[in-house]
Amino acid sequence: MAAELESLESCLERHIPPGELAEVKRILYGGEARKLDLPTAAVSAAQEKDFELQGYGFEAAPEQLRRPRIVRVGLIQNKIPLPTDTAVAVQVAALHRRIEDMVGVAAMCGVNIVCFQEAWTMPFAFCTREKLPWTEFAESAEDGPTTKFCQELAKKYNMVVVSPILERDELHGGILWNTAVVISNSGALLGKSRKNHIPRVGDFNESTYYMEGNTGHAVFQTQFGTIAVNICYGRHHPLNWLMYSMNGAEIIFNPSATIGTLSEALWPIEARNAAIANHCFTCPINRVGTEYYKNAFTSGDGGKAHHELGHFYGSSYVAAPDGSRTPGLSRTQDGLLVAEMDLNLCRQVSDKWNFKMTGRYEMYAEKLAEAIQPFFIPNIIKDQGLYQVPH
Ligand SMILES: NC(=O)NCCC(=O)O
Repeated sequence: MAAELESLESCLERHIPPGELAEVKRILYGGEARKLDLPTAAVSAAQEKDFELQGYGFEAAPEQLRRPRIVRVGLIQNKIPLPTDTAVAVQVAALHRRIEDMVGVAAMCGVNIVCFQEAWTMPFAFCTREKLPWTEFAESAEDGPTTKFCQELAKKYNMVVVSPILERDELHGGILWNTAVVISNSGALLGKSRKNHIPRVGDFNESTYYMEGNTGHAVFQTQFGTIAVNICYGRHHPLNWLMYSMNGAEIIFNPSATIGTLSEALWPIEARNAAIANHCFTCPINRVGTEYYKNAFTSGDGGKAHHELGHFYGSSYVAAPDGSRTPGLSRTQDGLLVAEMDLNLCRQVSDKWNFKMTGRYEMYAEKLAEAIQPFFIPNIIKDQGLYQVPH
């Protein structure tokens, strides 16, 4: 098999003539995000622990009545460190250790809010359709070992932690959810946000494990800004982004697990478009690597049984409301992306483009209410003439 491309950016840097590179980047990424000067100790620690570290800053104009609201977010993407048939508790412990190292470096870089990838405490095993041992990775969002672990990190580093896990809800018959737990920088549990849209595509057999979330579009007002979590497949649903924004989200995280053959062409577009359309920052995060399962599984398409879902291509990035974005992290390596942003940019861009003001939401609310009725009649104006057979 051909080696995976390291990243689109490294390829551009190698092949675009230096005189044209800045213009190519401006067209592809918008105004170039400023490179952050990260502490040498953090750069060495990332090197020693074998993960990529990148930092970028987005600017906003100074205002007379509001002080800048500067926040640093950290996006972490990672491979599973152990084979998928290792004992469940051992895999979880290894992931905790890996993330602890990476969050330590995020703290050195002054990160205020950190978010991990979707279902970060486990292999993304929903492709297998087997229940055991995968359901054993599920934990209580309120007091499971992973939430306790994240609470310690949050307290130690004065950092808001967004921890997407497979949740077991003991209060409601032990059912499972795909949930992001949000922990305040004080270490207190702020709340949770469940995945609203469940994929039914390719080998993403997640509906076998959990249902569509019932927490709506909660946003969390933290000391560092108002945040929301739109988990993975919710990325394809513009109304999902819109509703987090309607509730006031300034930063929307999108912890994901997705593979190259399915979604890589969509990846740079969807979250970035959501940042533009909703006047907010968006932070898509994807896991990295290829995960191997001992038992082969089929895709229900007549093809051969296989042991892998596909290559998770990383490429986590941050998009700003003005349409600019950071370069992506690697397609193959663990990484931490630090992005500094002035949240004042959200209102500044809103005042410029006025998408909220011109959105005509009352018209769409009325029309959508009609369109979901069983006997809805689509508004089609038909040409009554005979169908012309094209020559
Ligand atoms: N985890 C998940 O929802 N993946 C679905 C594939 C995609 O949305 O790209």
